[in-house]
Amino acid sequence: MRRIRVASRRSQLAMTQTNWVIDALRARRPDWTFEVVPITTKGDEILNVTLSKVGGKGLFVSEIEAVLTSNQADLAVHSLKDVPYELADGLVLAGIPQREDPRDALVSRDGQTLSDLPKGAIVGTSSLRRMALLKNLRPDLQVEPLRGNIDSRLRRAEQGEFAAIILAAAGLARMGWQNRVSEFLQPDDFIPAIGQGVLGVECRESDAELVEELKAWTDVPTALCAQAERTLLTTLQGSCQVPIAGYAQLDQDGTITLTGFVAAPDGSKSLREQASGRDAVAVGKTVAEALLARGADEYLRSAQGE
Ligand SMILES: NCc1[nH]cc(CCC(=O)O)c1CC(=O)O
Repeated sequence: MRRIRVASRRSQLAMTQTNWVIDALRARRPDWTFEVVPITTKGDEILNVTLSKVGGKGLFVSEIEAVLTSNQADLAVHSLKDVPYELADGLVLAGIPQREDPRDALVSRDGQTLSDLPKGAIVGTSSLRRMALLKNLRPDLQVEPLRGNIDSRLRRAEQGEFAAIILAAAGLARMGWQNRVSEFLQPDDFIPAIGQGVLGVECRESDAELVEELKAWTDVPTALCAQAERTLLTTLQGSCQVPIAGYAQLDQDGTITLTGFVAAPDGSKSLREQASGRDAVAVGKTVAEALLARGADEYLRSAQGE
């Protein structure tokens, strides 16, 4: 018998993901009880401000981490793509369940695909990665900033000011809103964010019982792909500030194939590299070093994130 306190942001997606994890853990451990501890983060209060100006994407995560570190909660569920490569001291991402759809999804006003959108159409996104990829595929489109939780982004899309918006398919799938998708963008062209569609369940390293349960629950193929993608991020350093994409897949015989993408902050120039191998960390490093050898470090400076 144990009571697990689960810290969660209050957004609909965060609560849905938290409750999904609780249900999965409860099925494994009927002897445990779970309690959600809702947290209002500064990041949620200032969603309309440019996040990079006040500390970037790590903002939501670091406030939740403080709740774990100070023992006000035992566990937290994050979208892995929002988790910076360095965790707070004493915490671990012990649980990684099976990946949800990693693709980006186009939600367009009139149901068009990306290639059907009229010349000069307005697309809403504040992700530098999505902007850079759009610039590659459809340089004529006009990009306008669009921030906020997925529910508020969808609401703004309905008001008609954008011809289309781009969201992670995973978030829509978890909310049961896939019917809003006009096109699932192919991950070979429109490379997903590092960790997109993956959940990371964090707890204190010292909580051996919980660490062990989360590790046993982890989906090994997902964890390997996440490790390759996050090694790319770590090796590129400081790089949540520029357009970066990374997507790993594991095939039947255990080979991991990782595609990495880095662009200039304005999306005007971009680089793409791919490598395969059986060692997730080695594959991540190989792709990062290939990008750096081609001059990626020139891009790894300016501001903003996913
Ligand atoms: N950047 C915010 C964010 N963080 C995680 C998701 C969706 C779920 C996921 O990728 O796991 C989203 C929304 C989006 O990008 O559309």
